[in-house]
Amino acid sequence: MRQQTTDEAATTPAVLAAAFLANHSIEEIRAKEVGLTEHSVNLGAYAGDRQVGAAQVQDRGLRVPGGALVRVAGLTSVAVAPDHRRRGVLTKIMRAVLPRSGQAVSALWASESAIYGRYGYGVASEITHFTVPTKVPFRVGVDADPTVVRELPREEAMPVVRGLYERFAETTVGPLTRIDGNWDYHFYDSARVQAGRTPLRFAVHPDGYAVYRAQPKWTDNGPGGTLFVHEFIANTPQAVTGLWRYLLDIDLVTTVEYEGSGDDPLTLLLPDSRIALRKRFHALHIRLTDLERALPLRGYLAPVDVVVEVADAFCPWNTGRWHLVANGGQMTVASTEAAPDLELDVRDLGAAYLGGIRLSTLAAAGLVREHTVGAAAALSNAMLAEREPSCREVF
Ligand SMILES: CC(=O)SCCNC(=O)CCNC(=O)[C@H](O)C(C)(C)COP(=O)(O)OP(=O)(O)OC[C@H]1O[C@@H](n2cnc3c(N)ncnc32)[C@H](O)[C@@H]1OP(=O)(O)O
Repeated sequence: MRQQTTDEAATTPAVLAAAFLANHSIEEIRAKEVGLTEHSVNLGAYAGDRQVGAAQVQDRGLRVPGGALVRVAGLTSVAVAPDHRRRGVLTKIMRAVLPRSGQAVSALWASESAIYGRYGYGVASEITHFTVPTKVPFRVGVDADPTVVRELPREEAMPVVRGLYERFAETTVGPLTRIDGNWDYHFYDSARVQAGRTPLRFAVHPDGYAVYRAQPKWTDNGPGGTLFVHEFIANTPQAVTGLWRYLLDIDLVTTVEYEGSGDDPLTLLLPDSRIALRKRFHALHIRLTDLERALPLRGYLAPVDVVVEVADAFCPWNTGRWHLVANGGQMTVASTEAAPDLELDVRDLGAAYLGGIRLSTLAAAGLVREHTVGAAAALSNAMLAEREPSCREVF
């Protein structure tokens, strides 16, 4: 296992293609990643001269409850060659990704939820997939002005979109900072990605934007296409209503598919929230690599004074009893010998870190064990965020 030079990372796309069962060319994987390789830590696992494993660590900023921007080790492109699996390669990769001296927090999207709990990651946010019929009216009293929305060509839209995203990411828990390579990756467009749908289209409002593609379809009853929203960013209620009215009134499509937060305002605009079908999926996973540094980086909604006993099989420096005291929104963390009020695994603190998952729910499932009545609720309330985290960029 070693950190690769940019030249050595040239063999990584082949490992990714094999591991992810890609039906597209290695050149296309390279084209999508090109802006990221130079700005990331690229890890390679080798069997002799042959590269059999890969992982990339991106330096990303993540807005956390309380408003701070926390630098996180964004883990992605984890791949082990099919003929080298279940021999401990991933575990070696994770040892390199989670050193005590690294970022205090790590984040990832998992291809399979079962993989990363053993390394201390908890599911810290979920996305909701909405399916909404078009042309549905808004409920009485919703004021929407779609006439200020303009469709812009990609080149013209991008600088505006980037400014609007940065504004959103300054005030919202969950979005990640993006360098050029992240933008290129997230908005990568090719005939293969399109798969019969249109290229990405850019609908821009003064305070937000919707990037989408459409899949035309003709039925015996007429047009029955689908609109897929790739990214929806709104900085004001006017942008929420104006952009949704615009999208829901686009001709020749009958359905909109969209992924938002669980508390997304979309359903509140509709005359009956059941018009939008909803499914929930896991989103950003968070790992507190060094909890003593990580917990004070975020803010706290309520005062709390508890001793937690933390188990961390992978990063043993987190294991032990910690006295957590939050006052005035700030938390101090100190090692202690005092009897614990709560017992939990480090992945539960990761799950609660963005304020979208309640520790009391984890306690109800028996994952967090309470020794002092009320301690789970107290820490749970302190760690909540005002809104659900908004993590929708799969990186
Ligand atoms: C952040 C991201 O990039 S997510 C993308 C992850 N990559 C993929 O899904 C691509 C396809 N899969 C792969 O490349 C590999 O199977 C990997 C990376 C998931 C696992 O790599 P391996 O080298 O086989 O894992 P390794 O041998 O180190 O296994 C470590 C432990 O995890 C378990 N494990 C590994 N993969 C999985 C899985 N998919 N589901 C459940 N458990 C798993 C192993 O059983 C082992 O458990 P143990 O410690 O109890 O024995």
